[in-house]
Amino acid sequence: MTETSPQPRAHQRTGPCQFEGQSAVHLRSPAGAQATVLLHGATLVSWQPAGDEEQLYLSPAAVLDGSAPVRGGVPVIFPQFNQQGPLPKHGFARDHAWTLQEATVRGEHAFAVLTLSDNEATRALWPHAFTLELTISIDSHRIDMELAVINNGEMPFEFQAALHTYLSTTDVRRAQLEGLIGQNYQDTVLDQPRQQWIDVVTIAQEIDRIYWQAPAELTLRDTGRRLAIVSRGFEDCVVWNPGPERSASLPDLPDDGWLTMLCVEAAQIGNPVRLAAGEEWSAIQSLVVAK
Ligand SMILES: O=P(O)(O)OC[C@H]1O[C@H](O)[C@H](O)[C@@H](O)[C@@H]1O
Repeated sequence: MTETSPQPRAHQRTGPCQFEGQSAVHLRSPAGAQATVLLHGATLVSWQPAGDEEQLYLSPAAVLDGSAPVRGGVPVIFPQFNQQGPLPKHGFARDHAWTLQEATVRGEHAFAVLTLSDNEATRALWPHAFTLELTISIDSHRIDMELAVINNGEMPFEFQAALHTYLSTTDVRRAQLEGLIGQNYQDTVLDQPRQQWIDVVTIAQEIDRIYWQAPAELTLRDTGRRLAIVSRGFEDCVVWNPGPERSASLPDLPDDGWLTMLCVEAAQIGNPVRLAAGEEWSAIQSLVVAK
C-alpha cells in the first residue's frame, strides 16, 4: 500500500493521503487528534480532536473534484471578500490547487504547510506576485490555522482575506454564539449597519453579518459542547448561516444543511491589508474544544 492509497481513517498517519479520491494531507497528533486538508483550495475538510467528534461541517453535496470551491470545512478567502471587488466571489485561493510543502509530527503537534504562489491563471485575474502559506497545526484539543501572505513583487498590493470556517452544530437553532455584545456590524441580508445589543447570537433564519473589529475570542455553545474561537491578526468576523430558503437554493447544500452548520469566519475586510514589496502579513484563527 503506497502512502497515498485510500486507507481507513483510523489507520491514517500524518502525510499525503486521498480524500474522496482527491489529493489531501492527513494529520494525526500523538494524542490521536486528526485533521484532513484537501490540496484544492488548501481546504481543511475535517478536524476531530482527540477522543471527540467532528467539529467542522462538510456538506454531503460538496463538490470535491477540484472543479469548484468546497461547501464546508475551511475555505481560504483571498484576495477579495465576497463580491466587494472585480474578482470572482471570495477571490481565487479557494479554487486553486495548492502545494503541500511539509507534513510532520513534532512534540504534541502534527502540522502541515501548504502554499499557493502566483501563476498564469492568478495573474490573469490579479496581476501580482505573491505566496500564500497556510499552516495547520493540531494538538489534542486545539487547531491553529495561520494564513501568511508574502508580496514577492516589486509593487505594493492590497487584499482582503478570511478563513471561512464552517462549524458543525447539532441543531443551529439551539446553538449560541457568545462574545459579540456591543459590536458594530454590517447586516449583509438587510444591507444595513447595525449594533449587537445582546451577548448571544442565535440563529433561526438566514444570517449574514460582518462584525467590525471583532473581539479576539468568541464562544460557540452547542449541545454538550463549548468551542472557543480565537483569532489574532484578523480584525473582523463574519457570521453566516444561509437559513432554510437559501439552503434550498444552493445546489451543493442539502435543503436542511443550514441546521447543522454555522460559519464563524476570521476575516480582514474593512481595512484591506496593503503589503509593500517583500513584506509579509499573517493572521491566525484557532479553535479549542472544552466540555
Ligand atoms: O456561496 P459562497 O460563495 O461560498 O459564499 C457563502 C457566503 O460566504 C460569506 O459568509 C458571505 O458573508 C456570504 O454572503 C456568502 O453567501
